[in-house]
Parts: sequence; C-alpha cells; structure tokens
Amino acid sequence: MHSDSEEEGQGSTSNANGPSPKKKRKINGVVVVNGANGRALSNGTSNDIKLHRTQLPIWTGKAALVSAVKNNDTVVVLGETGSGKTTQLPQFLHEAGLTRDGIIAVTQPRRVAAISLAARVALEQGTPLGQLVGYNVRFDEHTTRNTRIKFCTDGMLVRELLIDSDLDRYSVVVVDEAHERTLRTDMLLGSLKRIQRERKTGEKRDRDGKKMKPLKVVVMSATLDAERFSAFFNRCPVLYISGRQHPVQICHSKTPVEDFQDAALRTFLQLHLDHPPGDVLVFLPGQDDIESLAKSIRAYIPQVPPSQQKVLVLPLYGALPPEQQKKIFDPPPAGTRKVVLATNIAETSITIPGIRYVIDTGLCKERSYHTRHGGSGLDELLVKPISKSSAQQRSGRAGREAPGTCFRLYTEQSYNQLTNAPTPEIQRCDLNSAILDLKCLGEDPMEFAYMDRPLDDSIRGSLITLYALQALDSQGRLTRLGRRLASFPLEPALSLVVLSSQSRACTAEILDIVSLLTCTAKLFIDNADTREAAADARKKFQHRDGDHLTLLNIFRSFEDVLSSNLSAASSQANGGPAHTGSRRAAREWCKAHFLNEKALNEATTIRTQLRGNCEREKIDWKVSCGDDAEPVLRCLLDGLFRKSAIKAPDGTYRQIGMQQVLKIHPSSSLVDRKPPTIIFDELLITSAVYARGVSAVHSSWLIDTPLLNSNARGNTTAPYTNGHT
Ligand SMILES: Nc1ncnc2c1ncn2[C@@H]1O[C@H](COP(=O)(O)OP(=O)(O)OP(=O)(O)O)[C@@H](O)[C@H]1O
Repeated sequence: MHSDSEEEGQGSTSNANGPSPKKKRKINGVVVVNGANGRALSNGTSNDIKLHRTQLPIWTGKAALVSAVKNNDTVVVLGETGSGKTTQLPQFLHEAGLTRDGIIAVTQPRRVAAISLAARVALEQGTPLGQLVGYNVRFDEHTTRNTRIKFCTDGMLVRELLIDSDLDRYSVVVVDEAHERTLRTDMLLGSLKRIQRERKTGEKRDRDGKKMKPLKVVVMSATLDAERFSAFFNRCPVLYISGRQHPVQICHSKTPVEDFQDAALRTFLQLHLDHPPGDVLVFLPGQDDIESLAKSIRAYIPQVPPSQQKVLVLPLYGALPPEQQKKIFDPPPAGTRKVVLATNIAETSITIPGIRYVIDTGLCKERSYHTRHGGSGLDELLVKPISKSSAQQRSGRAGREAPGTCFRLYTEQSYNQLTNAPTPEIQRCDLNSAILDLKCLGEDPMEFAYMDRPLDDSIRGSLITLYALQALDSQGRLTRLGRRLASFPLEPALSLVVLSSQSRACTAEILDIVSLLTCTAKLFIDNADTREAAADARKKFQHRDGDHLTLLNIFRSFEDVLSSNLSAASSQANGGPAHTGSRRAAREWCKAHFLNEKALNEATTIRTQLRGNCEREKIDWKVSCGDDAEPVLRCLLDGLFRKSAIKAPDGTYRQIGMQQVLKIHPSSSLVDRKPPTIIFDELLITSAVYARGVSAVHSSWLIDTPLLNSNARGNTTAPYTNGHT
C-alpha cells in the first residue's frame, strides 16, 4: 500500500523539512536548547507527572528559556511537535515568578485545544481546573481571581482587548501555533506590538497613573517562519528546542490517490487488521467527509473476523457540541480500537490519548472571500491541499505518547510540492468584524502593523460596509452605534439586526433567528436519498415570506416540544437542564423532521449569551411582535441590506450595489415564488451563483436602508479613499 518510508526523528537532529542545526545558530540572537528524549507518560500519579515533565525535550532548556523571556520583550520559540512548548513554558514562567505582576495568557486558534491544554496543565500543577490554571473560550469560561495561567482562544483575547486595550492584567502573552496565522492571531500580533511600545515608553499609565510593567510576548510554533516573526518583533531572539519525544514513521502513497475517502477506508482497514493495538486519527477535509467515512467504517467492520470487530468511531469537527468533542479524550473500552475522524481542528496542540497512527488525506477546507466591490458576500469553502507545516503537525499527532506511524495518502513528490505555510487568513476572509474591532481599539486599519497586509481593496470594502452600517461616520471615525455593534459576538451586520429589533419591537423573534443563523452545526440533515421526505416533513414550518421566518417556526416548534414534555417547565425557561423525557421527545421530533438537534441546542446556548448582551445594552429581549412578519423582515433588511437583490426580467436577480447576477438556491422556500425583492444570508457558487437563506421584502423598504441613502448622497467611498490610495 505504502512505500517511501522515512522517519521524522528523535533527539537533536532536525527533520528533513526543518533547518539544519548549523543554520539555526546563525539566526539573530539565537539560543539553541538541546532536548532529551523521553518515555511514554502514564496519566496517573503526581510522581509519574513530575517524571514525565522532566523527560520532555524542553526540560533541559528551562533555565535558558526563562532567562530569555526575562531579558527580552519578545522571544520566538520554535520546537518540534510534542517537545513540550505549550504545556511546559507557561509553567516554567509561572514557577520563575513571572505571574507575580500579572496573568500569563496562552492563546490557541481552537477552543478544543484551549480547554484540553488547560485541563492538562492544571493536572500537572496538581490544582483543580479553573483555579491556578483556567481557560476562556466563547460561551465557556473557567477562571477565578486566582488564575495565573489562562488558556484562551486568540479570538477571546482580541475581545478582551476591546475592554482593556493595554491588557494590563497580563504580564506575559504566549501566542501559540502562530504559524496558523488565523485572523485573530494576526490582529493580536499587531496589537501586542503596540501595547509593548506603549507600556515601555510610559505613553499609557495604569489606573493609578503609574508607569505600566512591560508586557512580555512569546510567539511559539513547531513550524513557523521564525525569522519573519523575529523581524516583525524588532529582530527579537529565536530559541530552538531540538528533539521530539517519540519518532514518527512517515509512509507516503506510491501513486497519487484518486478517491481519498476510499483510500482512507482501505488504509484504516488494512492497518486495523495488520498492525498492533493503538488508536487511529484520520484527517479529512470536512464534516460531510467525516460522516461518510464513519458510515463506511461501520458498514465494513462486521465483515472482518469477529475478534477484530471492536472499533469505536468518533467524529471531531468544529460544529460538534463540546460535550461530544470531549469524548475523543476518553479511553475506549478494553480491547477496542478508537478511530477519531477529524478536520484540521485536531491538527495542532492537542494530545489525544492512545493515538499511535495517523492517516492524512492531505486535504482541508479553506474559506475564501470575494473582495470585489468591497465584498459581495460571496464566501467560498473550498477543499484544498494542506501546507507542509500542516502535514508535519498532522504526523506529529502520532508520536505524543509513544513511537507512531503516519500514512500520508499522497506521494512524497506531492508533499514536496506543497506550500510551506497556509495563506494567512487575514488575506482571504471577510474583514468587517476585524476592522470594526481595530477601530474600537483606536487603530487606523490602513496603518495597522499587519504581518501580512490584506489587500487595500479588502480593507476599504470593509470600511465602506461599516460606514453603510453607520458604525463609522463620514470621516471614518467610530460612532457610538459602531461601539455597540462591536459589543455583540456577531458579524457587525447581524449585530445591527439585533440592535434595530429594539425600535421595531421584535427582539424575541430576532434573537431566535440570529442564534440559528450563527450556530456552526448544520440545521438541515437530509441527503440526496431523504430530500423529498424531509421537504414533506418540514412543509408545515414554511412561512410565505421565506426562510428566516421558517427558521423561527422551526425553533419555536422545537421549544414547544421541549416544554410540552417538561414536567417542570420553569427549569427550561431559565436555560436550565431539561427533563430527560422531553429531551428524548425533542430528539425524536428532530429525527422525524430531518433536523439536527445539536444545531438547535447550540442556538439555544447562543441565544442565552445574546440575551446577556442585550441586557448590557438595555434592550428588553422579551419584547415580541407576535405574528406580524413586517418588523422582523425590516430588521433583517436593516443589517443585511448589502445582501439584497432585485428580480430582473429573465427571473434571475441583481444584487443591489454590486450587480452580481444570482439565483435563488433550490433549498429555499422562495425558489418557485421568486418575489420581486429579496434579502439573503449567503452566496454559494456551484453551477451558478446562488443566494441561500432567502426572504421576501418590499421594494419600498429599500428606500430606508443606509445603502440607498448613502449611495444617494454619492459618498460611500469618499471618506476612505483620501490619503489611502
Ligand atoms: N492532554 C494530555 N494528555 C496526555 N499527555 C499529554 C496531554 N497534553 C500533553 N501531553 C504530553 O505532553 C507532551 C508535550 O505536549 P505539548 O502540547 O506541551 O507539546 P508541544 O511542543 O506544544 O507540541 P505541539 O506544538 O504539537 O502542540 C505530549 O507529547 C504528550 O506526551
């Protein structure tokens, strides 16, 4: 099946893709830390844990690392996967007294990593999670006043910046997995540079007027482009931790793979039958691929010899509710092989106990945004080959606790042709929210310290959108409305929908709709075989004005099922635990209507948070417009006016302000009715450009939208082009 086997080795020899040790020493201010190799960790006693810590490659470099951080504002730390960077460095700094004046924040691109790392480090420190060591991710925070090491998503730290622009509670910020270059990581890097300067020069004072303590920054990754990060932070020192804990044998496909699903299935079955015990982690591009491979594995397993039929298949993707995600960390029943089917959310930082084998399809899903005319709302999720750094991270997951093997379902030649690192997200995503956050931080988005600057067209497009949303005034200054919009954990356009629900007296309806629009899990779970049955079952929810009000009907019917089966109705009204019987009824109801219960539960959680946001903004979220659809549609139009379109004589639509030609997606309830004017949630390119999530609005309502008003004034672009083009 596979050949071209090579080993990504142990000890201080670097792997084929990394720089040679000699070259490493040449880099500006470099300190080379040589690591030792370790034995597998048992998860058990404190002695085991102490022993494990001392055996990690990073351990011998402890003193050098601590002194480098003490003596420099910023250091870049580069080390192989599993060398101990993420779990140990924060503990070293804490033990060396760097938390006396503030907290250490350790940022992660993904919430699952932040939560599991906090749990691990709390265990290593021998304290309950949430005390000395805690975490903060969207919709979930476990910290106390005593927390000194806080794992958080990069997005949460950016949100904290909006409240405390100097991060004065923090003494050190560790930006982990910086090579992933998420939008929030890049925003953080630029902001941290500013904060360091302001704290150092005394430009900003603390609440008592005293000069603030310097902020230390540590930028970490296994694979990042160290010199670029060093150059960005004024040529700061780079520290290398050489050595990984356990070797990983790499096997490439001999020939190119045509069908990655089929290849992943075969590879899994073959290794399951031929290889010694050990759990398996398979990397796939998306949720659909995961569900389909899970189905195939479950279908094939009954055909293998009975002694080998014990296989536990566990999915892992972003939209999966946290309690389901956590299951991957549990040991499987005795004699069972666990196989985790994951997207790239399992690629960095996390250690899934038991994993000895990785199967890497070499593919991921990447979002890219069309910047034309300031963003037509055309967001594409494309399956793309991963980068070399992702491939290395993926293989690294096999050698966390013991030697492992990684089967790459692509040839060595294909591997060599991969790009070194992914394109920074800031250069391929919608920037509206990021630019609004920068404005709230008092930054000029055209002058911000980007590591990689987005296209000027993208920045300008977002400025125009924010102006049209009235988040900025004609001078490009942040308005009071803009600051309010930024206080919601939503896209600015949806924040505006929520805010305008106050004056239109329909906040209850709008929060239900926006919560469902925001949740990550898919609501509709039909496939080609069940599409007709699903459409029939859901017909009763259809609203004549379109998909948004249909969503509202679905959410409300779901809640009716829950509450009519609740023995204690009050517990549910508070968002408290629902009765098991009502849960069961809700599950069956969802199944009968081909709806994803997870999505509805997620929307319920989001709504609870949004209600909290409304309370802080003094908006009464209980106010309802009853059965009147008009206020709801008008609110949606207030925020989504850039996603409105008018019917052309040929039955297609023209997006207002962009002239984008589009059609209504077949999944919409309005596909046959084709009303004269529509709003939509997103555009999708397949054989044509389709609008999805469509509602009918009155053409006359468009007159009131900021888009037409500002166009009429002829000045949508004027304030931002001067001096910036
Ligand atoms: N949750 C966990 N359960 C068991 N062992 C763990 C856990 N987290 C970390 N470890 C152990 O600690 C080692 C070091 O993990 P750590 O995350 O610090 O490495 P790293 O250098 O940051 O790697 P990466 O860049 O891949 O995240 C792992 O290889 C593993 O042996």
